[in-house]
Amino acid sequence: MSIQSHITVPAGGQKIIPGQPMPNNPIIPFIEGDGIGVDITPVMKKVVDAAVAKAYGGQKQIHWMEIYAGEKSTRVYGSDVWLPEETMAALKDYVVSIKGPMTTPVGGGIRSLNVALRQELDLYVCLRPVRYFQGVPSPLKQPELTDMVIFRENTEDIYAGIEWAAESDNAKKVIAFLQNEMGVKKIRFPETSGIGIKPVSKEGTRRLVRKAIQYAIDNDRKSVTIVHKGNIMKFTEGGFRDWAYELAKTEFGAELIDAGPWCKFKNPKTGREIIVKDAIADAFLQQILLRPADYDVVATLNLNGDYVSDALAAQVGGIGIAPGANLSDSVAMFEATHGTAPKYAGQDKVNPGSLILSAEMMLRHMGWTEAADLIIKSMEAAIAAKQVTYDFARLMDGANEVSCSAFGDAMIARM
Ligand SMILES: NC(=O)C1=CN([C@@H]2O[C@H](COP(=O)(O)OP(=O)(O)OC[C@H]3O[C@@H](n4cnc5c(N)ncnc54)[C@H](OP(=O)(O)O)[C@@H]3O)[C@@H](O)[C@H]2O)C=CC1
Ligand SMILES: O=C(O)CCC(=O)C(=O)O
Ligand SMILES: [Mg+2]
Repeated sequence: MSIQSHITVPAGGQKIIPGQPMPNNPIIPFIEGDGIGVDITPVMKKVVDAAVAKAYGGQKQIHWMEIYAGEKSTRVYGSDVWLPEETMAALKDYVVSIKGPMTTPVGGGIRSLNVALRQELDLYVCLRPVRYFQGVPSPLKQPELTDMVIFRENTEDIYAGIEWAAESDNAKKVIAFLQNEMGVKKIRFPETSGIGIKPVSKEGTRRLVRKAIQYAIDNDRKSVTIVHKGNIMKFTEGGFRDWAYELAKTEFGAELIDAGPWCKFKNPKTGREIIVKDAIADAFLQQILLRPADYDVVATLNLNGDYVSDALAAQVGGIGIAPGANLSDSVAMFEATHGTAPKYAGQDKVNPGSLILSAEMMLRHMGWTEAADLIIKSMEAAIAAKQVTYDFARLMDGANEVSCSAFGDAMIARM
């Protein structure tokens, strides 16, 4: 029995076709998201529509198409349908999309739908730019020195979800295999250990690092830092570091600085030097606080990238203002760095800034730079006028705390 379709293709909209000019009326699928998705997604759409209308005088317009995943999908399609096939098909087919956050239970329960989307669509780059907006409260004395772009590998590492619960038959089987066939003697408590596997490949590393270095070239950035824990995980995180350096040399002509392993090459577009260096993840997390100006483009593995994203977001005001994109070679799905913040769901309270800035990245990706510029300008102006949501207001002198939707309106009023 085929499942009934719940997607309505908006009349008057056109599909974006890779390699063809961007239509003036593109259809953009969106997933509302769980928790605060219900608050931030409508505000994001309203702000984007206003920016596009203002920038192009009605000549261009996004045709939003709702597709479903997560809790809303279980209400629309049935109790166990978290990620419908037609949602996956639409994300592939329509090429550019945006999503709200989705809940993942801790411990048991369903595996992350966010991770499933990234893996199934092979969205191997998680791109998270971190920059400071003047006036945003920050724990740093000079938050403007933090200006980094994270390239987080998005399909491998422990996020592959290869793991077995402690005391399960499968965990016992894997432990027995490791002990009996592989000579492993160092599982401290074999009877009660959960087991996880961390795949990291040369191929996966190279395609991610290639994008990071190319980004540094295209955007005239001064360095690319490979962040890893390769001193401890030699063949996964250490492999990532070695393959990254190798790629910098073989594909971009980088040459060793002194005895290495740092290396450098001339940006073919500007003639300026780009340094490729590495940092061990724990040290990196203290360096970004103490010496943020030393870091620029960052290429790292999935779990490190997850930690680094939220830590860096905090330096420039928090995850209320931290955008992102998940990219393959053909599909782009934009989403905020933060999650569903369940305690605030439905209160019209949280900062919609992260999702709005994710949409700003989407507009730039579409070539609609004038609308993207309007979003940046109006967000800067709303923050400068101290019209901010609770997360900024609680740390800002003289702020006027506004709701999630009122922040969107404050932006629109300043376009
Ligand atoms: N891509 C995705 O869909 C993601 C999904 N998740 C999922 O979200 C769920 C909740 O995760 P949790 O660890 O609580 O992390 P969240 O990112 O959802 O929230 C943590 C805290 O961050 C602050 N915050 C988050 N979003 C905003 C916002 N828009 N405006 C202002 N402040 C914000 C709040 O801080 P305060 O309490 O100080 O006000 C909040 O309590 C989990 O199931 C997790 O798996 C998590 C990350 C990404
Ligand atoms: O999938 C999830 O629930 C969490 C994902 C996450 O934290 C992230 O991508 O930053
Ligand atoms: Mg995260």
